[in-house]
Amino acid sequence: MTNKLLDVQDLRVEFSGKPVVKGISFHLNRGETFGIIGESGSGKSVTALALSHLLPFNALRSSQVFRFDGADMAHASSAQIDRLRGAGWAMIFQDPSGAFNPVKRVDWHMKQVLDRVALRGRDKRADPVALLQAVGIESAQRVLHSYPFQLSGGMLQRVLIVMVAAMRPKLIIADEPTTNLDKVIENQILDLLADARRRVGATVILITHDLLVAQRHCDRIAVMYEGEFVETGTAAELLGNPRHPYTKALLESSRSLVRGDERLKEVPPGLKDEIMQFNAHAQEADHA
Ligand SMILES: Nc1ncnc2c1ncn2[C@@H]1O[C@H](COP(=O)(O)OP(=O)(O)OP(=O)(O)O)[C@@H](O)[C@H]1O
Repeated sequence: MTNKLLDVQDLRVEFSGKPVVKGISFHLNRGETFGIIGESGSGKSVTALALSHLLPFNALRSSQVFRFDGADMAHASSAQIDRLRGAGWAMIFQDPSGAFNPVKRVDWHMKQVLDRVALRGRDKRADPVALLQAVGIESAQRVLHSYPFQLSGGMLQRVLIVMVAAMRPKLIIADEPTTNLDKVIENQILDLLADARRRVGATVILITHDLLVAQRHCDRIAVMYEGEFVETGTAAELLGNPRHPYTKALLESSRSLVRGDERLKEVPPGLKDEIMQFNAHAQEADHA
C-alpha cells in the first residue's frame, strides 16, 4: 500500500465550454489534512465535486491521472463509485441541511448510515445516542427525534460529521463546513472534524477562504485562483514565505480580519495585473 491516497494530474472541469478548473495537479498523503483556499468562484467547490464524483450533468471532467487508493477513478464504473461512497470518501457541505431529507428525523438518517456500515460487516451496529454523546451532544435523544429544520446549522453540521465519521471513510472532503457559523461554533466544528479524522485515520481535504483556519488545521495548503493552484506548500512555507501575489494578499487579508477589517472578497484591479505578470513570468520560467 503506497502512502499516496489520491493522485490527481491535470484535472479539468468545464461547463458548456467554459473552463472553471484549469488543469490542477496534486496528491494526498494518507492521514494528512490538505487545505484548498481561494476567493469565491475560484473553483474550490467544483474541484471537491469532481473529486467526489458529484458533478452536475452539464459538467465535463478530464484528467491525465485520477487515482484513489490505487484505483483508476477516471475510468471507474458507476457501480465501483457507488461502492466507494462512504467507505472510500464522504463529503461535508457548506450547508449541512442539503445532506438531510427534510421530512425525515435525524434518527432515520443515522439508521441509514449505521445500517450501511453494519452491512459492510466491519462493525457491530453502533448506538446513535452513544455516538452523539461521545462528541459532547448532551441532548442526544432530543436531537435524534428532531427534524433537520428544528436544529441549528451548527448542531446539524455536528450530526453530519458524526455520521460521516461513522462511515469510516478514507477521505473526508469538507467544503467550507463552517460558513455562516460564528467563531466559537466554527472552532468547535473544526476541532470535531480534526478529532474525527484522528479517530478514523482519515485523510481530509478542507476547503476554506480563511488562511488562518487553513494554517491551524492543515498540513499542506493549495491556493486556488481562477481555476488553478497558483501555490502549494506546507502551512509554514505559505505563511512564512508566500511567493505568489494572491497568497500574499490573502495573508494580509486574514491578518487584517484579525484586526477587525473586512475580508478580501474581490481581487482589486491592481492586484489582478500583478498576478497576471507573476503567472506570465512563472510560465516563461517553466518553458525555459
Ligand atoms: N452547475 C454549474 N453550471 C455552470 N457553472 C457553474 C456550475 N457550478 C459552478 N459553476 C461555475 O464554476 C465556477 C467555480 O465555482 P465554485 O463554486 O467551484 O467556486 P468556489 O471557489 O467554491 O466559490 P465559493 O467560495 O463561493 O463556494 C464559478 O464561476 C461558477 O459560476
